[in-house]
Amino acid sequence: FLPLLIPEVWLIAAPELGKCPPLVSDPSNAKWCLWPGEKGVPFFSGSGTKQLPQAIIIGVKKGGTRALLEFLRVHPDVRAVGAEPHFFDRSYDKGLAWYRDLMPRTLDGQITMEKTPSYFVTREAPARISAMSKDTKLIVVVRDPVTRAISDYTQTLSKRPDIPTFESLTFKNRSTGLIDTSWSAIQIGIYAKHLEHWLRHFPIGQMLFVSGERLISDPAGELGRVQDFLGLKRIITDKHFYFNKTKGFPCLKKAEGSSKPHCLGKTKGRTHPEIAQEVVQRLREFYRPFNLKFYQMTGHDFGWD
Ligand SMILES: Nc1ncnc2c1ncn2[C@@H]1O[C@H](COP(=O)(O)OS(=O)(=O)O)[C@@H](OP(=O)(O)O)[C@H]1O
Repeated sequence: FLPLLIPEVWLIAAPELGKCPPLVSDPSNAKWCLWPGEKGVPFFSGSGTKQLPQAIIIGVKKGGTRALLEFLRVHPDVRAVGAEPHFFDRSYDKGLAWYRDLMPRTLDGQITMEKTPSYFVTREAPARISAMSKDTKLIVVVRDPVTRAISDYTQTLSKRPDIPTFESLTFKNRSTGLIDTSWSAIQIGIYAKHLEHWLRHFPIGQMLFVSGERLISDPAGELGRVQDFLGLKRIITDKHFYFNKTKGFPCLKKAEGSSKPHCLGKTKGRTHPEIAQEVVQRLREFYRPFNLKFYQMTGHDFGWD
């Protein structure tokens, strides 16, 4: 008697509230709350099954990975985990069943996604992801490695204000201009080196490189490429974005499952410290050959040089 009664309550409550039936507790599932009377779709919002991701945003740290995931989630055929699972780098021993359980439920035709930017620089990640499925689509948001390094440093500085200056961490020897490539902020930006490891396990056509710069200057354009790559209908267009002058970044007119405008939080789009021009110049010289190699490998000039 009771299981029959509960949907009756929802039948009344859901359209009135204009949101999920109150007994459905998973807010990340909100867009799959289905209203009574809608045809061809199940009523119960917990329907669907958890799938391993078919597409992963694997990097790069500070590239714009959160913006890309938040924008993609607007698509009705994309379901994504909000937090970074860090499965292929930190929690691999927990097993694929544990990983799958983190995923949101999906209906037929929907794509499951996650983002963990550290995968791109994790040596074991390519083999591990390929072992899960060699068909996994991989997305890498790349950004000028010099600004990326400064952004990375800015993040660390915000957590530990007592760290040495950017300049002193950059150089092994300031007078010879020798760069400390063991510093992760520098290391991560040597994209060509990291990519080599991925290409041992995945064909280049299974990877999409998104420009972090264009994701800011033309989010709809980059989202168009991403939707094509994922085999999705181009639903996310320039109509979904507006430029927020206060934030200084594009924001969503309506966030997923909401009718309100949405910008990313305060930790995205931080003000960077001023770095001496000669330090920036030296770093540009350092990255140039790696960037050119990366352009060659991807067939795409990102315009950093
Ligand atoms: N729309 C929008 N709003 C705010 N910020 C945006 C946006 N698009 C890209 N970005 C850039 O994203 C940078 C942070 O990158 P990630 O999200 O990959 O960082 S993280 O690795 O997950 O910490 C972040 O870097 P910083 O500017 O250095 O904070 C932003 O420049």
